[in-house]
Amino acid sequence: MSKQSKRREALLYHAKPKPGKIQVVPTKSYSTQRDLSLAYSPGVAEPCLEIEKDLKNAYKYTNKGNLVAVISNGTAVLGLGNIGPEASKPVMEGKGLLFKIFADIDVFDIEIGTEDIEEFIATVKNIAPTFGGINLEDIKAPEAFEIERRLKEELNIPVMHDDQHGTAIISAAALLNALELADKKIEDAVIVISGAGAAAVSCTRLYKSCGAKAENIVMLDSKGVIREDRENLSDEKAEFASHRKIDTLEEAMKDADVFVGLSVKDIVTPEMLLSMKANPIVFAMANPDPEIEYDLAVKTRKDIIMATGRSDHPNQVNNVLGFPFIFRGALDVRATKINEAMKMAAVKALANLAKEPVPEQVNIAYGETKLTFGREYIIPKPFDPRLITAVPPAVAKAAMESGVATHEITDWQKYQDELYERMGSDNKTIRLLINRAKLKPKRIVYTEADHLDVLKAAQIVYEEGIGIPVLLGRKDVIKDYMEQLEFDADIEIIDPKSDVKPEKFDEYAEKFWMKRKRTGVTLYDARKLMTERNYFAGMMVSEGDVDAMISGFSRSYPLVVKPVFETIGKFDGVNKVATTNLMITKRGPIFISDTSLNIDPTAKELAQIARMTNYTIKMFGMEPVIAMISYANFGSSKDPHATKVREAVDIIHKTNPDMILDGELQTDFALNAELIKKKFPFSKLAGKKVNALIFPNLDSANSNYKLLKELNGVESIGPIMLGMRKPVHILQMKASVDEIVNMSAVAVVDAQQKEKRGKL
Ligand SMILES: NC(=O)C1=CN([C@@H]2O[C@H](COP(=O)(O)OP(=O)(O)OC[C@H]3O[C@@H](n4cnc5c(N)ncnc54)[C@H](OP(=O)(O)O)[C@@H]3O)[C@@H](O)[C@H]2O)C=CC1
Ligand SMILES: CC(=O)C(=O)O
Ligand SMILES: [Mg+2]
Repeated sequence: MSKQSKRREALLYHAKPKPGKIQVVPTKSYSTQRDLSLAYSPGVAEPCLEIEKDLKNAYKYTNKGNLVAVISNGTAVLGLGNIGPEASKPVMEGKGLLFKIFADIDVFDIEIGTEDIEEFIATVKNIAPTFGGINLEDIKAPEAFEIERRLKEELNIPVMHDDQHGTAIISAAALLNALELADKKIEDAVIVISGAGAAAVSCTRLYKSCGAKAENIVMLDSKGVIREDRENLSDEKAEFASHRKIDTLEEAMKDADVFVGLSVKDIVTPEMLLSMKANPIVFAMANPDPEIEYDLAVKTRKDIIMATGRSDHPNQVNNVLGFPFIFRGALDVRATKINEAMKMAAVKALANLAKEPVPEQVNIAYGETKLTFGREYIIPKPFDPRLITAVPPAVAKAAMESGVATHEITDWQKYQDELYERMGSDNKTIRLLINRAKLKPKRIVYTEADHLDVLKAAQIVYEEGIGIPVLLGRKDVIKDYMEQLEFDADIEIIDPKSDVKPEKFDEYAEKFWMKRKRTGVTLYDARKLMTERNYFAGMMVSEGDVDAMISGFSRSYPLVVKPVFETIGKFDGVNKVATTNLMITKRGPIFISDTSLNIDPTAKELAQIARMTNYTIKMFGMEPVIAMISYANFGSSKDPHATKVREAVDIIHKTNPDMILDGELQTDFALNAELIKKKFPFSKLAGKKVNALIFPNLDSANSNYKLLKELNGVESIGPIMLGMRKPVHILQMKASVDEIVNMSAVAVVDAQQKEKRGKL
């Protein structure tokens, strides 16, 4: 994309559909007169009086505990300089967006129209009662130092100048990891710092706390090297003045191990890079344009470990990785400060996380095949979902241990769960499922293991201990991919098509023939079918040589369903199998049935679908609460469509009186526990939170689950097969790696349940 079109795209993004990037959203109901009398006068007086009695109650009755002010006066906006408060607002709104999406913290961005230190401090102090924390942003040095120092001293909520400490924490974590990869010690490293402003001074202080030696550091500002013999140095610059008799960046870079840029764009040349020691570490962090372009730097030195502040290259060393998570931890223990111990805890948490295996969703988010700790991955990526449970607890613990917390966390597991919860309930349901699978992993045959994404999923399943994969497909392709993915494990690989027949080939063919010989199948046909992967895998499951089967990645549903019906078959007493989809909605998990198979089920078949869904919900460790959906409510229509659903409900009420199921109901009633209670107090669902919707036919079930997926971006697990004799699960074509992993966990849990199951 050209510079011009990038510019246009950025402007359009900010202008449309609404100007700006954040808005205020009410968190309480406001639709009735009663709601309003609670939200505002007279009800609102009650919390006011409670807070007057004890100021701590502000955390109980208002959003103070989760509200951060992002405050700037626009004097050092990114690397754009002093562009004024109004012009800084897009950056401050951007910080607000990042606080929200990464740590669920609400933000008011506040741009203050003064460059006077005292006026600025007075303004922040006067508005501080509103907030749980203050994030100072893009205020130029040296004013930034005095402003932060005073506000920290005079306020009892955490105050952090992000450009100083956020940047210091992230870059220190990245530096420690880069030094480890370059096999260098921080004590010996010769470090050049370009810039002597807010970010540079604070970063350098933290590097010293991590072990860097003052005599090995050279700092430069706009006038050149800050030498001891230079006159009129500010206190901060004097702190880093060098004894070396050099003046220019060019001289400083010679034989340096590390370059850290927190200054302006394009001041580093290829020649300077070439003059550095072997395995140079270069963090060109000026925004939006670095001190040297990423591509030019990596072209110049093959042995470089290169990072920028930008998201469009590997190794983004940017304070976005810090401020959301540092404030999350500080707010959750109501810390009065963000101190050195908390900062160091964040450095270690970030540095360590980069060395852990990377979740697939991070690879997908960044279009990578396999991120692993190394020169192009020295620091976690901002979209890594583990950050929320890695950094805030470390920061909160450090706050408690160093005595600045005013609220104690005692149950750390519960705190971790709450952090997950903040990021949406989707993680929770899937996590529960995966944890269940891990309790007793089962053998899963992947029929299309010669597809990269299937193999990637099998690798995750294996490495996470969710299941034990058996891989079906072309052996050479699978082995090639395994090497690419560094999937180094002793895994069974079977190719039913190969000339050398797999061990059980003849036995499976014989057994299949015995099953199907009265349906026109000959032994010759059976042998031919066994070369087809879905027949072979089906027989593996049927004969108990594996516990479950995952297929359908590259073939249409009917092409997979036929072989599995013929080999595995249905569970005793089941006339027709069906499918359900688990939708991970904001309201919580909801099962929708039958999404894929029965076009127009009879009342009896509908009852069976409900029973099978009931069984599956229990398999997920949830209590089923099922609504039978129609366009009518409890007999309001005598039309045969509504009558069919009513008949299905009658059947269940007779055969399975313990099931919490009722209908027929319209979807909006079904999803509103209070409404059912009010209008239909006799119903089994009155006051209950429905977690399954059985639709009257395939049209409605299928359209509804797809509508949820497409319009609301709701994640879906499924279609999950209901009523098969043994666990077999068919993916949607081209399912994502995460979807395959989730379906594998379903298959394992299904196998665990089928082991001990009596009847549906
Ligand atoms: N990647 C990240 O996460 C972050 C990146 N940054 C980037 O760091 C830069 C500085 O930000 P910040 O510290 O807040 O701003 P400040 O205004 O506080 O500091 C800017 C510093 O850069 C120095 N400088 C200007 N021109 C040159 C030059 N040609 N050579 C060497 N130094 C020079 C200035 O020197 P003098 O003192 O003489 O004026 C000053 O010390 C910005 O580009 C910003 O985007 C900042 C925070 C986070
Ligand atoms: C990232 C950031 O805060 C800056 O460049 O100023
Ligand atoms: Mg900034």
